[in-house]
Amino acid sequence: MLIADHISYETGKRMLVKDVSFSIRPGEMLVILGANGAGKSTLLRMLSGERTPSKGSLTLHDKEVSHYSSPELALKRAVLNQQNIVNMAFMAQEIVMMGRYPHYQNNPSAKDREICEEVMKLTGTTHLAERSYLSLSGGEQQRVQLSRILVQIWDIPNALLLMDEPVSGLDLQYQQQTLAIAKALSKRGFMVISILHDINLAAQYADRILMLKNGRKWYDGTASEVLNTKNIYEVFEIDSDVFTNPKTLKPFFIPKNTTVNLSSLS
Ligand SMILES: Nc1ncnc2c1ncn2[C@@H]1O[C@H](COP(=O)(O)OP(=O)(O)OP(=O)(O)O)[C@@H](O)[C@H]1O
Repeated sequence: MLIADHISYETGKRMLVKDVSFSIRPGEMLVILGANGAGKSTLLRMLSGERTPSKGSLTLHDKEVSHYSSPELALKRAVLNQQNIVNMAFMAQEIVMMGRYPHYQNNPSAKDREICEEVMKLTGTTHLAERSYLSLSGGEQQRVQLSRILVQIWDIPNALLLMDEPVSGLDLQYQQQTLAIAKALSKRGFMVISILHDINLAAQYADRILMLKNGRKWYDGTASEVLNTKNIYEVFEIDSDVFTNPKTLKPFFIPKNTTVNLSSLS
């Protein structure tokens, strides 16, 4: 279980995340929503152990995240960041195998290879295995990076999977596929936390949604509990209609047109 108890993050004199509390159990998929600059990535960086909360307590399996060593954390949680910079011409399958580094000493075992193959099949990257990573399209690179973090924790029970905008550059098929994989892993016992910008995808896949505003937790609940016209306006400052999808009984969001008045050029 991951428990955030009144955590804040301060840098320079700015509070980027303020007094956020929530917990997640194995088997759950939590989506974080919020406007640009709301503090989502900063929160995720604390959850991953990359940043230490300035205040509050953050425990993973009953131990403060900041008390884990890096090798220990690598066997408990994996993180998909928004940007993954690779400058060298590794093959896609080499990038994926990097995710297994915490599991072996000198050479990957047959099990390490099997896991990489299985995950690459699932993420639709098998045909890219021997291509140079640098020659791949943005979406293909993203799926290779997703594979790398999945192989890292594939065989770890109750692992924590953290993803920062995992579908931002993906086509419609792979947006669904990526979140379906995350959902299936949560059902297998993972704790999944993902930042998304698409409210309808959040409604479709999240067991719970945490809405952030100005670094604070604004709403926390199921899609039906938190996704309504009023809350969406409060958090995103956008007018919308929210219906119930008659097939899934989940909320379905349609933004209203925004008009912009441009000043005259004369
Ligand atoms: N190291 C830093 N020093 C100062 N300000 C920072 C630092 N890192 C982030 N910020 C600021 O903190 C706020 C929250 O940033 P964060 O990246 O967490 O937002 P976000 O909700 O993930 O936004 P986005 O949707 O645009 O990715 C932003 O205003 C950002 O400019």
